[in-house]
Parts: sequence; C-alpha cells; structure tokens
Amino acid sequence: MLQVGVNGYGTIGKRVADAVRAQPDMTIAGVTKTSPDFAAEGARTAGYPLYACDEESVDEFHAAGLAVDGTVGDMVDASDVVVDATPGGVGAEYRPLYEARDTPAVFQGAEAPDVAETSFNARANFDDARDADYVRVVSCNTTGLSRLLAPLAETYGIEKVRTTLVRRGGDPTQSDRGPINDILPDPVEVPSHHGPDVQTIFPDLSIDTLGLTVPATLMHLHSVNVTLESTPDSRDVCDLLDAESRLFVVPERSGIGSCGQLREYARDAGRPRGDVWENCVWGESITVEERDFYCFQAIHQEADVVPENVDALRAMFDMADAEESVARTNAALGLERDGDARPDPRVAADD
Ligand SMILES: NC(=O)C1=CN([C@@H]2O[C@H](COP(=O)(O)OP(=O)(O)OC[C@H]3O[C@@H](n4cnc5c(N)ncnc54)[C@H](O)[C@@H]3O)[C@@H](O)[C@H]2O)C=CC1
Ligand SMILES: O=C(OP(=O)(O)O)[C@H](O)COP(=O)(O)O
Repeated sequence: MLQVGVNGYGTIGKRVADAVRAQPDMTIAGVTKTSPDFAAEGARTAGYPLYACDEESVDEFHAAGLAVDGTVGDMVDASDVVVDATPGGVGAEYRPLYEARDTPAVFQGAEAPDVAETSFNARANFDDARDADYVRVVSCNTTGLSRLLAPLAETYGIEKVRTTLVRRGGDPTQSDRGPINDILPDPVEVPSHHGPDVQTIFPDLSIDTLGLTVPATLMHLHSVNVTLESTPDSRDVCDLLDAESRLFVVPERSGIGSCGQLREYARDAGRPRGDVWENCVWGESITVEERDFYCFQAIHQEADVVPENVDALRAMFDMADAEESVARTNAALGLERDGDARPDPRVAADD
C-alpha cells in the first residue's frame, strides 16, 4: 500500500484524498490543515490522520477540540509520497522540505512547470512521470485540452489548435471572487497561459488560446477548433472521442444543454460532491469541415484533475502502466460507462 500524504486540504486536496482512499493499492497517511475549520472537522470525520501546517497552529486545533498528529514535517515522514495541493507558489516553497525528507511529491497546475521534473496528463504522457520524484499535474483547463487533443493527434495528426476558454469566475466556495456581473478578457494577453501550458505536455504542438472569465462557478467551457492533418468524417471523430474513458460525449437525447444540467446529472448519478471527472463534449457540436474539427466541451474545474493525481502516483512508483492505471482509477471512482449508466451518444434523440 502506497502511503500518500495530502498537503493542502482544500478544493483539490480533499477530493484527491478521497480518490486515493478509494484505490486498492494506496491509502492516506494524513492530511494537513491551516486551521481547525469545517474542512478539518470533515477530515477527522473521514478518519484521516490530521496534521497542522505549523507549530503555532497546533494549540488552535487543540482549543477547538481537534486532536492533531503533528505538523507537516511529521506527515511527510509518515508518507511515501506527498500530493501538494496548496495554493499556487506555496508548493514550490514546500519542495525543499520534501527533498530534505527524501519524499517525492505531486504538485498542481498553478505551480510553475519547473517545480517538477515533468508536467503530467495520464492520457498524453504517463510514461514521462515513470520513476520521477517530482511531477506536476497540469491545471484543470490544460488537463481538459490534453485529453481531447491526444486522440486527435494520434489518429489524425494536428496542424494547429485554436481554443477560447470561457473560465468560471471562482469555485462555489470562493464568495470573494468575481466578476459579479461582467465578462472579462482574462488574461487580456493573447495567447493566454493555457497554450504554453498545453505545450508542457505536447512540446511540438502549435496552439493559440484566449481566455475569458464569466460570473459562473459551475464549470469552464471551451470552444475548440483543431486543424487536422487529414479529413475524417464527423461521425468517426465522435466514435473516436466516445471510446475515450475520460471523455463523456454528451448525447443529444440526454437533453443536457448546459453546465448546470451536467452537474445535476452527476448528482443524480450519486457522484461524490456531484463531481464530473470527465471532459463533457457535446456530441452535436462535434463537426468536421474539410480539415477543421470543432466542438464545445465543459470542464468541471474541481474534479477533472483528481483521477490524474492518482495516475501520477502510480506512474512515479511504477505501479502500473498507463492503461492499467487509468482502468484501476476509473473503476475505483466509478468513472466507467457501465458503472454510471451514461447514455450512448450515438443514439440520436429521435431513434
Ligand atoms: N480549484 C480549481 O479549480 C483547481 C485548482 N487546481 C490547482 O490546485 C491547487 C490548489 O487549488 P485549490 O484546491 O483550488 O485551492 P484551495 O484554496 O481550495 O486549497 C488550498 C488549501 O491549501 C491550504 N494551505 C494554504 N497555505 C498552506 C500552507 N502553507 N501549508 C499547508 N496548507 C496550506 C489552504 O488552507 C487550503 O485548504 C492550485 O495549484 C490550483 O491551481 C487545479 C485544477 C483546478
Ligand atoms: O487551473 C485553473 O484554471 P486555469 O487553467 O484557467 O489557470 C483552475 O480552474 C484554477 O483557476 P483559478 O486560478 O482561477 O483559481
């Protein structure tokens, strides 16, 4: 059993902890919290060993009636590997502590790529993380683009990618973020940081990205155009994408026309926290004109990187190859076509 510590038990950290615990070959050695808030209580209720982020806050936890097992260093000592899900930049500050304790770590997308030996996406470059000590799982948007581009590149070849990312303003817990009633070019620079980030996974890819931010918390929505090196039929591309376990090609007959309905669909399916781990590609939007592929896809920002963190751990410790790891992760989470009874996208509304 791989012993995994989670440093930073926030939006991503708590989900990664639950996903790790669901796996047959890894378990949670502990999680860290900065304060004894509701999430710390939740970690205790979940049965995770709880660590304070520093000595100063230990008394605060005790005063709140929450026992802690030590501080971050103690958790690292109890772990074979750490998933660092602290806010952007904090992970880089922690790397010397992990190195001093000879403990590998997985970092998240807001860290600079040079925090790790390689950036990671299970579908696109699993083998690059094999036996690496420090790996960075790319951001939610980059993960979403990588999953979509990998099968297109392998099957048809890619000449150029152009994508506009309509970004959610904040996560549901982030009441202090906006905009409240506006639409921002964000970042205003072109290309946005997403294109170069995708190139950490596909170094030779030609990609331009633009970002907008809107007053929503549910999901990101991508408008994608890929100029291919061949001229496939739209139906064949739909089948290709539908065969990917982490792409949900949303069928017309499902009546799902919005991010809100996608989240409701996940809640109805009994997914934890209503999480949508897959990219959601609207089947009707999959269009090929000559060599140009188009689609819309929605990305649940709180969820899509979670299975990727699990796979990164298996790659680093050579516990499985890409196919086996993805299958194991999916099965443990319940991310299988048969498991969640997702409708078949090839069945049209009037069939
Ligand atoms: N929320 C999102 O949409 C996504 C976030 N990510 C990435 O995941 C990382 C974490 O993001 P979130 O989970 O959203 O942030 P968050 O703010 O929800 O969670 C971060 C956690 O780290 C804790 N923390 C802060 N300073 C700490 C310290 N010095 N030591 C230990 N813990 C500390 C915070 O108290 C909080 O619990 C970032 O790199 C982010 O870019 C990646 C994909 C999507
Ligand atoms: O990695 C993310 O988005 P990004 O790919 O647009 O940078 C996550 O949704 C976090 O975004 P945030 O930096 O707006 O919190």
